[in-house]
Amino acid sequence: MNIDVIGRVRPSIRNEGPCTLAIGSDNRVSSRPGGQSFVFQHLYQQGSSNLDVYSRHVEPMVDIFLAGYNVCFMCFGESGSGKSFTLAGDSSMKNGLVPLVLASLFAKLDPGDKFLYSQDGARENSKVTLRMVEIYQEKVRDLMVIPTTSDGGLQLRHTAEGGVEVDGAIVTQVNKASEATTLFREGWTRRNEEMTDQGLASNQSAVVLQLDLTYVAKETGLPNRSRFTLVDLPGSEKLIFESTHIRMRDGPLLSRAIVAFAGVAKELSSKRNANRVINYNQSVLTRLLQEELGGNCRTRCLVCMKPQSDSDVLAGTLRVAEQLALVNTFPILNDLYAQFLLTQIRARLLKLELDLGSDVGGGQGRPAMSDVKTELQRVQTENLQLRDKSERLLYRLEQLQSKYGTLAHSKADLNSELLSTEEEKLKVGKALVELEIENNKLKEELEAQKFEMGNRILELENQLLEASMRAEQWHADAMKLRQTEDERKQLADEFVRIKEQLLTQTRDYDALVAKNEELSMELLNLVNTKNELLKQRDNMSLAGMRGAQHDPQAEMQRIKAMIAKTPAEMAAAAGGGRGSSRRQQLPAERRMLRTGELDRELEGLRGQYDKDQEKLRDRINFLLKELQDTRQLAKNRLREISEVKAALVTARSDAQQMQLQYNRCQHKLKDLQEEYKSRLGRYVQDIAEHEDSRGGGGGDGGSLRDYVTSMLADLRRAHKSREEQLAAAAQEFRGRMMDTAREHERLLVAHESLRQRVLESAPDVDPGPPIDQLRLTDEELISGTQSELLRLTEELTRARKEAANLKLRLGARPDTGERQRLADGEAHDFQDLRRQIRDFNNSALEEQLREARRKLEKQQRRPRDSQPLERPSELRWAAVDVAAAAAVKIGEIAAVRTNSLDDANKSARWCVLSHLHPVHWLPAGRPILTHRCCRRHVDDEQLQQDDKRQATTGSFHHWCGEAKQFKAMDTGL
Ligand SMILES: Nc1ncnc2c1ncn2[C@@H]1O[C@H](COP(=O)(O)OP(=O)(O)OP(=O)(O)O)[C@@H](O)[C@H]1O
Repeated sequence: MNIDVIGRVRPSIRNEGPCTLAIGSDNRVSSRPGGQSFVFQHLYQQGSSNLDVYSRHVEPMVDIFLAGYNVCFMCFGESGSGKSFTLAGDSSMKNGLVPLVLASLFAKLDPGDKFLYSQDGARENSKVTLRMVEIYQEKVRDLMVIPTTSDGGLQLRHTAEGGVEVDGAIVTQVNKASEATTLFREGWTRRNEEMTDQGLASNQSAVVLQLDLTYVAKETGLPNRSRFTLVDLPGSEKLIFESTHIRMRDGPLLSRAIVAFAGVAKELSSKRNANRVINYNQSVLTRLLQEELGGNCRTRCLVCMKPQSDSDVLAGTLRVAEQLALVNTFPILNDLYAQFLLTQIRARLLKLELDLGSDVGGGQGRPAMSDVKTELQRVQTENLQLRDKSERLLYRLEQLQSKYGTLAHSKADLNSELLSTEEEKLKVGKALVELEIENNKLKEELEAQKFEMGNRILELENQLLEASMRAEQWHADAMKLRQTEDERKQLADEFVRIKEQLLTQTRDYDALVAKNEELSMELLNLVNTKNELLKQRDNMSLAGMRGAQHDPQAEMQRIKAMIAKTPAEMAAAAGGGRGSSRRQQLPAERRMLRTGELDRELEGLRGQYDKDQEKLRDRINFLLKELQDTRQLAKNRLREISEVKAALVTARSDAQQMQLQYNRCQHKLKDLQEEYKSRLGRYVQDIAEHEDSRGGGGGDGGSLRDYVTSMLADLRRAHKSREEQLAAAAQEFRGRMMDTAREHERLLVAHESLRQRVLESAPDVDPGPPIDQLRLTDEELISGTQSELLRLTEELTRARKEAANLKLRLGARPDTGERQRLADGEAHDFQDLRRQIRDFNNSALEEQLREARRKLEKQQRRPRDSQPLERPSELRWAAVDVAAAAAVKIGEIAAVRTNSLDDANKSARWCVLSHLHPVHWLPAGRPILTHRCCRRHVDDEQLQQDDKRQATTGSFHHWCGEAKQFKAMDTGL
């Protein structure tokens, strides 16, 4: 019966991203297109739970176990793929398979859940025992006891009854599922969780849980015994390395269990007959699990996989899974007969071993054999340790040899390092000058900003002045208006007085007219009477009656008196005694005429009065309206003035802050420059001294090399910190500039609205310059980029000059090529730097090839059969780091300076391409260097602008992909 191999892909955790495994519809998982693949019997996808696995593939095993067969469930896969989660669940106590097995086992043994071992009908006297051990570095530790420091580990014992057992491991009888689960959890927490040089110890340890069930089968009345083994295997990631490589790196013990497991699986898969002979003694784990792997056991293996796995690691895991699926096991019912049979066979085997031992021991019998066996074991362990020691020594020897070789070439190395130091110096000098120029530019910008702000402040002060003048003008207007108001009031009073006078006159006039009419009537009567009297007199004179002459005379006298009296009364009625004596004597006709004239005059006066009244009213309305508008305008002006004042205060404080910031930058830069200069001088002096002492007294090349390396590291650190500081300062300054620009824009808007209002309310007042004149012109904006280019060119020239000066100061003369290079200018800068680093890499590559050749020759001379080792020298690491640092620096400078995504992409690409050579000749894992460079780059981008992140990360992946393709094409190099 073959081992069942099922797969499980765990869900993504902690921003791992989606599952990238190539999974076919037939449950085939491939490590890469055309690479190692395997078709699982069943594949649990990401959404599956422990309960799903349990119900489908583990619960049936509990039934088989209860039926009297040995069963085994093992979890296999790389570290972090979910083996522990599957078996034990997680901290949130989501149940793992072990607690589920225990619960189900006891539930099936005791379906009524009444008391222990009530029988389920098929069994009697059931008894469950539990044993749990951990195997780490070939030591077996009992997880049922608290570990002690003096724990020497348990030994395996081969007995005829039980086969291979852990000698001395505590076997605990468990009566309830909860009790068993608690024991399991306690044991699980006792696993070795130490952090070692090779990662967590638990990654390389195996946990074996053995549940033994004994009972009497009711049907036969015979005792039965079965075992359920649950195994958490060590991480499979080590399987991508050669075993010699693992031995070299981890020592002989750490990864032995998983390597032996894979070895036994391979052996078993190729020898499928029952009479096979398998070497289980490769490790403690395979010895302990020999029944489970190739004997009397029904075994199922769950292969756990991460959703995103390294293709090589996955290929290693799938290869073992494929081999396991071909392994045959031979489970039989462990009834009494089978147990007898097995015991007999084991006993025979043991006897054979003993016989063999006694032959070897010269016929000294059993006690001698056990001694020999113990001795053999001891010698084997000693041998193992000695082998380990000798391998380590050999490795150390090789290291030393390579170091000696390196020392022999130390001069060349030192030269190249000095060259790189020179380059570094150049770059640092260049960066320094760049920073200085940037700082100058910032200073200029700040000055310009200050100047602009000063202008703006002046302008605003002018505006304020104008506004206050206008306010004064409005104040004078208001005064005038107040005067006009007073005049209007006086006029209104006058008008009232005239009106009253007019009314009085009108009344007098009316009375006069009435009196006049009355007098006219009386006059008319008198005239009529006179006419009659005259007629009578005429008649009487005609008649000649003398006595009658007296009466008409009297009558005449009376009339005359009346007429004389009438003008006096009229004068009195006119009141004022104004009438002259001449007027008193006016005849009635004339007075009537005068009355008509008066009427007309009065009419005219009335018309005039109405017109005046109308005009006055209009004027008053107009003045009132004007007053209201002026008041409103004054209010608005006051508010705007206070706004402008506030803006001015803010702008001033901004300018002050910028000045402060600028001063701080200046100081920082000065300090850093000083520090750098003094450090550089000190280093160069030290190197010269060391060189002198070496030339004179035969100094130690290695220590000089270390010294130079540490110096370089020091320089790099100092430079990096300086860059970071300045980048932060520049960032802050840029932010401040942006704020000021925003403020400027806001003031412009305020200015424009003020201007519009002034234009609307007082067209004759100067509203200040239009907004367009205050904005930055297009030329100014374009000249930003051009001046940046110009500035970069200047920076480069200055950096070169500075470097040449430095060289001169240090005793080296700039060669003609250098001078030529100085003259070449900006266009050759990047090309030049690239060439230098490429040369540097090439020379390092040549060095590597030379070293490899040397090693090969050495190993050909050596009788050992071990493979030649491919270990890059420390110097090369340093060289790569220098090249990487240079590439990153240039990329960062380009990105920070131009703040352009294109440039960032270009430099990311350059980082990758310029590191292709180092990537080639570095062992697996080292390409992280390139990743790190790009990653840093991407991080910088993130700092600058968040929404660029995605694009830059895309570019990062793109170029890394390109680098990989390049690498694949070039593997024959
Ligand atoms: N099916 C799952 N559902 C949710 N989380 C899971 C699942 N499988 C594993 N994990 C989580 O993945 C992480 C790694 O799992 P786990 O520790 O079980 O891996 P491992 O293979 O046992 O690793 P190691 O060998 O280092 O112990 C843990 O945080 C675990 O909670």
